[in-house]
Amino acid sequence: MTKQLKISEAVVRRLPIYLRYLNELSLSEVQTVSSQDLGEKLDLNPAQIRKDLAYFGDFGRKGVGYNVSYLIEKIRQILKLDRPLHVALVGTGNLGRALCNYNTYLKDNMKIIAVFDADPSKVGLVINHLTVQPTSELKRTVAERDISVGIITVPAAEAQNVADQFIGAGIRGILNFAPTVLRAPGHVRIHQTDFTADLLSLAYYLNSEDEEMARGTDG
Ligand SMILES: NC(=O)c1ccc[n+]([C@@H]2O[C@H](COP(=O)([O-])OP(=O)(O)OC[C@H]3O[C@@H](n4cnc5c(N)ncnc54)[C@H](O)[C@@H]3O)[C@@H](O)[C@H]2O)c1
Repeated sequence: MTKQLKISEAVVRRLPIYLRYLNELSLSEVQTVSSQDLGEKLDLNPAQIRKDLAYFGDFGRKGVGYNVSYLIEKIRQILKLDRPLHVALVGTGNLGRALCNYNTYLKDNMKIIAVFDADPSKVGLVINHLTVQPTSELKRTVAERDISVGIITVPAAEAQNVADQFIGAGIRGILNFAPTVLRAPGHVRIHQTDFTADLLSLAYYLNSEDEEMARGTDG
């Protein structure tokens, strides 16, 4: 029986970063990689990487490094990517269309497989092989196609309404792009991605650096 470990959120966020680079290595037929190489490429501390990976078992061999394909398989298991993860998206405006077009780059077992919009003029349009469905079909499609994750790309004022429809349909994870805080029952995990908030906090750091530079030249 495999042990179910509680993994910290910080580690869960780093594992996909390791995985993306390991997949690149695998495509270039690189067979082993050291924590040092991983650290340099990903700008992370090699000791941190060893600690993250050792947490799940003894993957690496001293002096040899990690076997790339074995590590990919392990991380995919840990992230539960070894089983299909079907995703639905609601809101096929500018952002929703861009995400659908990015779908081609996602792994086969983790793809947007259904898209919805409330605007009748968008229903029936095809975006990167996905036909836009009316939201009235959301509940049935989620059940029929075993969809477990929902992406929200509608205006903020409509986001809770869409989240409620997803939750009512049995979705367990939501990735929300609308700039609003969503309410959901405890069994539904919500991840918020906030482009403007990230930009604003970046601006703060730029300004702090400018001020430090100014102080440096003053003093
Ligand atoms: N997080 C980010 O990085 C980021 C970046 C840009 C935009 N956004 C946000 O993403 C959202 C979408 O932005 P956009 O520029 O694509 O908007 P948009 O107006 O181009 O598209 C919104 C789409 O949602 C549909 N829609 C509206 N209400 C709906 C409902 N109740 N059910 C189903 N579909 C509905 C509309 O018909 C439209 O197709 C906005 O909330 C915006 O603020 C987030």
